[in-house]
Amino acid sequence: MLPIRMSVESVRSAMSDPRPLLLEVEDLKTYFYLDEGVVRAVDGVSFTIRRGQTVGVVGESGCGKSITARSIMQIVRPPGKIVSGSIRFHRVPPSNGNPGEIIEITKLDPMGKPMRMIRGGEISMVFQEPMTSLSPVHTVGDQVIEAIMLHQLVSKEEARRLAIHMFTKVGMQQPTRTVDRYPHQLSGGMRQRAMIAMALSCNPSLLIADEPTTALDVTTEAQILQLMRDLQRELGMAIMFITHNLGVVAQMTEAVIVMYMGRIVEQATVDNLFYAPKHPYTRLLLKSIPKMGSKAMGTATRLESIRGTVPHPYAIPKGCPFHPRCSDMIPGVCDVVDPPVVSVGDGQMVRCHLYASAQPRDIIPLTADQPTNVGC
Ligand SMILES: Nc1ncnc2c1ncn2[C@@H]1O[C@H](COP(=O)(O)OP(=O)(O)OP(=O)(O)O)[C@@H](O)[C@H]1O
Repeated sequence: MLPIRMSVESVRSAMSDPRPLLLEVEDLKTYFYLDEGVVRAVDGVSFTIRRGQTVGVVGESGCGKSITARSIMQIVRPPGKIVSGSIRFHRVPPSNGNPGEIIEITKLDPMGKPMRMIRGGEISMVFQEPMTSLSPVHTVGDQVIEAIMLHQLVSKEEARRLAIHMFTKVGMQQPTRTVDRYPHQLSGGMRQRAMIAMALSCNPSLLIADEPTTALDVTTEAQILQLMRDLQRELGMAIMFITHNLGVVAQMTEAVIVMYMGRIVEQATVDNLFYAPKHPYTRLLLKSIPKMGSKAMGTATRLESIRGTVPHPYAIPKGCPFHPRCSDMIPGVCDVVDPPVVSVGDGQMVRCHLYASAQPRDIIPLTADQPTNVGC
């Protein structure tokens, strides 16, 4: 396992948040190499997650949320691959007093044993559609039992007992019977509970939830969100919560990452995101959700949509990729120069020329055509 230095950002945020670091993603780039061209699905993404923290990742479809998550799990399929950057996982120290290790995930063989032990053990993932990760030919119980036996030294009987215990925890009706059902015999909400049971069966320190409630009706969604909050409180894991639903972000997260075209355009606490959003894209995202008591809740006012569409991934606009859709666009700057990432205080980071007089963030090495400070 590789010992790794702490980044400047990690040191800085360690001073303000006492919780130990769990995951440090730095300048991560994951590209897809297609005949038509290169899709920069994740293009220089940096962020951290602390033990027990819930971090939301938001942005329009195709902005790179899932590929960021898949990169952390090392499950990006060809023609996609991690091109550069690092993903450092700070293994939670064992209770025997030994120090925890720091593991550079990008250096591990995706199919090798160390990565397989992390994946599904210390870091697990819940997907939008459980059928994509649950096998249709095995009972849900057998699948949870298999996951438990892969990561823990227990007998099959003990694993079955643990599986039933997890099914009870996730609110499965008749858990001793449900373990012997096949996925197609369960409702969507029950399948999602089974997947959460499987993901949490090995007590992960990080749960990545990729749109876990998008396919569910609102009542079931509310139940699953409540369940995840309860389980997090009880088990203390961190959650990386991917969603396009800002209402879910407000309910579930402490910190938020806003992505646009493979990059993070803003990072903030959930309060700052809602009450002091900085990036024009974040502000437009917020305007596209209804507010309690506003006319938009009724029929009188239409919610604002973000003008234009996300550019084609093979034709990323020069300068700031958001400039063709931005009403604050500064001609000659935003359409020419890639904006730097700047700190606007209180841990809030924004990648926008409007804030270029603020402190450039020192974690991201900017390339020659990305000056650290551009006057507006
Ligand atoms: N297998 C693939 N082959 C080629 N391009 C891909 C592949 N998977 C993802 N991409 C591209 O990578 C980019 C990021 O995709 P990603 O799935 O991470 O977006 P997302 O933000 O999670 O979107 P959604 O909210 O729709 O799930 C998109 O441009 C997408 O088209």
